[in-house]
Amino acid sequence: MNIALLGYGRMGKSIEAIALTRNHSISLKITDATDTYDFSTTDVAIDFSVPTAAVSNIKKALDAGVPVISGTTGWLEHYRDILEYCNSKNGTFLYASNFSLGVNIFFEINKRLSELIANFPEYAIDMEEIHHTKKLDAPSGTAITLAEQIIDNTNYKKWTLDKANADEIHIEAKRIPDVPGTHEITYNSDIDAISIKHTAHNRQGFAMGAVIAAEWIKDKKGVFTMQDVLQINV
Ligand SMILES: NC(=O)c1ccc[n+]([C@@H]2O[C@H](COP(=O)([O-])OP(=O)(O)OC[C@H]3O[C@@H](n4cnc5c(N)ncnc54)[C@H](O)[C@@H]3O)[C@@H](O)[C@H]2O)c1
Ligand SMILES: O=C(O)C1=N[C@H](C(=O)O)CCC1
Repeated sequence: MNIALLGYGRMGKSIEAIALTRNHSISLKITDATDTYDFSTTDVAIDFSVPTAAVSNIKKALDAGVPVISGTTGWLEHYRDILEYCNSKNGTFLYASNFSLGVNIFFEINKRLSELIANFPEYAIDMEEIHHTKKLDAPSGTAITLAEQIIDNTNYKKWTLDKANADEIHIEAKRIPDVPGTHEITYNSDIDAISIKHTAHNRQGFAMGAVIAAEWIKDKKGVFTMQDVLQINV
């Protein structure tokens, strides 16, 4: 499979390394909006760029009839527009805030735990995410997905980075050099606390998940998620 890398930073380079070990080739590397987007030999595009470039990168791949995967975070206010754009082009698109197998299992645990806790309002929920200091967005896309799962299952109405009201989930976003990604959710009552935590040791899980998703999506049409790829359901 020939893969276009839309974004060739930390993640683009990790994806390239894994793709080569799985006998794929890299057809295109884009590092700037002024680069030439020639998709003529590309089977699948993988976008890990910057929040301001993701929408344009995704649309360029869809315009060229190339299935596209995006792991870029911080652009999700345009997610619905992209779904409509993809469908209008009869194209193929998959976004995940986190491609790692471990986090996708963690998402399922979070969903189930928030369903259980929904009946017990004595538990207050808060979250901490830690990432490297080069990260442009806060909170992380993964933290937003986790918060949205909790909001779907409980009386919490929104998440906030600020001091939270009773119906808001506080997300503490910490930036510490070289941390690949840590997420912890705590359900706290006066009597006890339940915490679940995922720690990425490196970027390999994100990169491997993106390559697996690219292999899976190559000949499909429509809009997909990592749940479709991994088929994990608790
Ligand atoms: N979904 C996941 O599993 C996951 C995992 C890790 C990182 N991320 C996200 O992926 C994104 C990239 O992370 P990173 O650590 O590789 O960042 P990075 O800063 O190392 O790399 C970003 C790259 O995008 C390039 N770029 C800038 N403008 C561009 C444009 N117009 N078109 C294409 N590329 C452009 C930059 O040159 C740079 O090479 C971030 O949004 C991050 O949050 C997601
Ligand atoms: O390094 C990053 O940036 C990461 N971004 C994703 C997010 O925002 O959730 C996934 C974890 C690493």
